Amino acid sequence: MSLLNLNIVDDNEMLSEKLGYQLEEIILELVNKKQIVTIGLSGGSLIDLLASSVPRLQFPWARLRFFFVDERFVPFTSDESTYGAYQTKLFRKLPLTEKNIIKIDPDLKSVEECAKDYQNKLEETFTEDDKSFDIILLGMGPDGHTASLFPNHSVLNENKGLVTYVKDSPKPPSERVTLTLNTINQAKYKIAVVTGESKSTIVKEVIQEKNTKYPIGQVKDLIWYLDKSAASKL
Ligand SMILES: O=C(O)[C@H](O)[C@@H](O)[C@H](O)[C@H](O)COP(=O)(O)O
Repeated sequence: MSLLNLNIVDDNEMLSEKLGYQLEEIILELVNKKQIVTIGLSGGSLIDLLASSVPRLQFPWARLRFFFVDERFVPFTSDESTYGAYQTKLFRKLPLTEKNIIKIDPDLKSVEECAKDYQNKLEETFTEDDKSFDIILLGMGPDGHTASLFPNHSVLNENKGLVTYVKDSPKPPSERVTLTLNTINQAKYKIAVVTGESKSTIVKEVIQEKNTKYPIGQVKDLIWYLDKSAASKL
């Protein structure tokens, strides 16, 4: 498999295409070894990038489980819901059923309960001895956050379970569930997709200077997919 840890492409169109092929390659290799392949999704610009290429690809859909690296604790009908955005832009174009998508229950009483329930659902995807996720797709915010792991926030040290929660996110909405840093680090393939000039300084600090003060810098063995602007300071 051709796996480079730094991939720089000209524009979003190219990024979407390359990322799609990379996913196809990883997934096809994984399905030779295991029955179910788990794919963690992040929000932000990644949604449109995946929506432009994934529907054209030949995945063994029934054997895939899509889940959310983090999710905002809001109703699915809200414009803020990451699941809602994936449903509108991507899932409805794919031959998926309910069982292919693992999502939070936004109707639960509190974000704590929601995180617990989500963790139970995720644990059910581990049908074999292997207790790690296969692919985790990450974005990066302009402050270096990834998933809902924010810089200088205690959530970064919450490593007890698969999932934890945030009640005071510096980026609204304030209540979110998120995979823990440990869970992300244990995944087999961690892919960060980052675009735009505004991210270029942190990209340089993390990739070249190995700066770990940003949450994204604490993810090990990242495979980077950058557009030219995000890579402009490398
Ligand atoms: O829940 C959120 O607030 C978003 O999902 C957020 O974490 C996003 O993934 C990053 O900020 C990168 O977003 P962009 O790629 O759109 O910059």
